[in-house]
Amino acid sequence: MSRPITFVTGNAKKLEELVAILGPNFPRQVISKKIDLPELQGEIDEIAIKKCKEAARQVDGPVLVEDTCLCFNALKNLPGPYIKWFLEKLEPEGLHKLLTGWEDKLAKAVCTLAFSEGQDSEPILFQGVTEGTIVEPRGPRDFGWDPIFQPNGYNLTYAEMPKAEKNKISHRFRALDALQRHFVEGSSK
Ligand SMILES: O=P(O)(O)OP(=O)(O)OP(=O)(O)OC[C@H]1O[C@@H](n2cnc3c(O)ncnc32)[C@H](O)[C@@H]1O
Ligand SMILES: [Mg+2]
Repeated sequence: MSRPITFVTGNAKKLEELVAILGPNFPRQVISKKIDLPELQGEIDEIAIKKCKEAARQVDGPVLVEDTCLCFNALKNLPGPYIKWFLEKLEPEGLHKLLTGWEDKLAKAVCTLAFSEGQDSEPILFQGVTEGTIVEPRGPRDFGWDPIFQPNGYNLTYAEMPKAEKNKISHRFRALDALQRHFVEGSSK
């Protein structure tokens, strides 16, 4: 039997969505551990790889981490990986106002998962992207920038959508879908 995978995150909402999306049929047992891992500056992949290596060192076993970016087209993909700090200071209103000077409100939500079997294994990345537009905040405030992100093809923000609906089209769903395919295909070999 493979050892369980520890999903390392400081964010309870991420964990909640991961559990709902993976469901009961994921071929490996997933447990979680709350550690706020340090995040270095850099490009998305590099941030996820470093975060994953640090998690594998601390857990000393198989780990999964994720890094979520919100990229504004008009701002050449910023705030990107720095979205957490922008959100903390500006709140959803301020994030929306950042784009006042631009007609282009297009944005991408990017979820990058990094998995490693342990300290001696190289992390593998899985990425999911959902495209949408940045709108004035609408809906409940229980998860990050959900109130200002309206995915393409919907009149609702992530925050206004039922959770089950968000979990069918979200950046996190797409990344977890790629992870799931890796494990299901891998386990049938
Ligand atoms: O411990 P980790 O897993 O790093 O959790 P975190 O909260 O620090 O998360 P990130 O470093 O990935 O920063 C992403 C920011 O975007 C927010 N966020 C992540 N996923 C989101 C989603 O699906 N909807 C809205 N906000 C989200 C999250 O609350 C952070 O403020
Ligand atoms: Mg973080």
